[in-house]
Amino acid sequence: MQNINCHQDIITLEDVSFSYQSQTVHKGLNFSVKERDFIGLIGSNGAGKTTLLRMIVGLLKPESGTIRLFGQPVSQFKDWDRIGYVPQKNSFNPLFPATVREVVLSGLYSRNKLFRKITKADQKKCEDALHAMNIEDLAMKRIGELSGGQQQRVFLARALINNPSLLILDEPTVGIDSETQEGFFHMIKHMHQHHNITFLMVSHDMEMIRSYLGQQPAAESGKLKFYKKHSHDLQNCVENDLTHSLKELRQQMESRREVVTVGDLS
Ligand SMILES: Nc1ncnc2c1ncn2[C@@H]1O[C@H](COP(=O)(O)OP(=O)(O)OP(=O)(O)O)[C@@H](O)[C@H]1O
Repeated sequence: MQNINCHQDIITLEDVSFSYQSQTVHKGLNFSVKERDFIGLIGSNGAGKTTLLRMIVGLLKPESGTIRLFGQPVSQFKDWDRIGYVPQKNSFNPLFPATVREVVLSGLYSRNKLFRKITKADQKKCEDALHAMNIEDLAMKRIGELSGGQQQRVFLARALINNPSLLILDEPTVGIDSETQEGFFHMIKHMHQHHNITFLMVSHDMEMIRSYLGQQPAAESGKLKFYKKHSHDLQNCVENDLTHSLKELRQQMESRREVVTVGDLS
């Protein structure tokens, strides 16, 4: 049964243009992302994908046109807790002083609450996010000491800690080994199918994009292609708590791995 309430506009791009100095990157871009869409954004190197995501999260200002988040112009938008953003892989200076736990917890301090006190409930959310991404054992390590793939998981845990309504991921699996990559896609597909989460993901993984979002893009603009799948299936999740569900999923995946291991031995 179709739920008309799930067609709220989450991201609206209206005639958006952007240039760096003299280089025009976007010109007259129009697109909208609806609630429970999964959008895969594809484009060659330099096509402007990261620039577009940075405009959507308010880090860059369009030269002209309007971007709305949940119906509000980005410049007036305040509800940043509803958005999880994982930027393209960052490499950290090994001496960067924050621990993994601190980085994950920092996902709770939105732009207006930089110095908020950490409550017990915050600690619990942090533990859940660490557990969901299978990085509890790294919690006390300095972020700069981790491998690229481990750092990606930390940033995903940081993005998940608020149970966001919109997850924006910029090539989230770069530097992650193929087994973890597969687990990651399995996890985000589950999140899309069973929770009320909207996704915008930049990826070069055409196989994953096509297998989940279909062979043809829903829209194209310049060098960008927008692949799309819309989900109505929330029926399986009694629990609304995302981290609860991720924990369950992880357990399922772990037990499947055990079965494979046992099978290999026999
Ligand atoms: N800070 C900047 N100053 C000047 N030019 C920039 C800046 N950031 C990006 N560009 C240029 O803008 C264009 C778009 O860059 P962007 O990073 O958005 O592309 P992308 O599609 O994300 O590429 P990739 O797939 O390589 O990550 C590129 O030609 C890039 O060189």
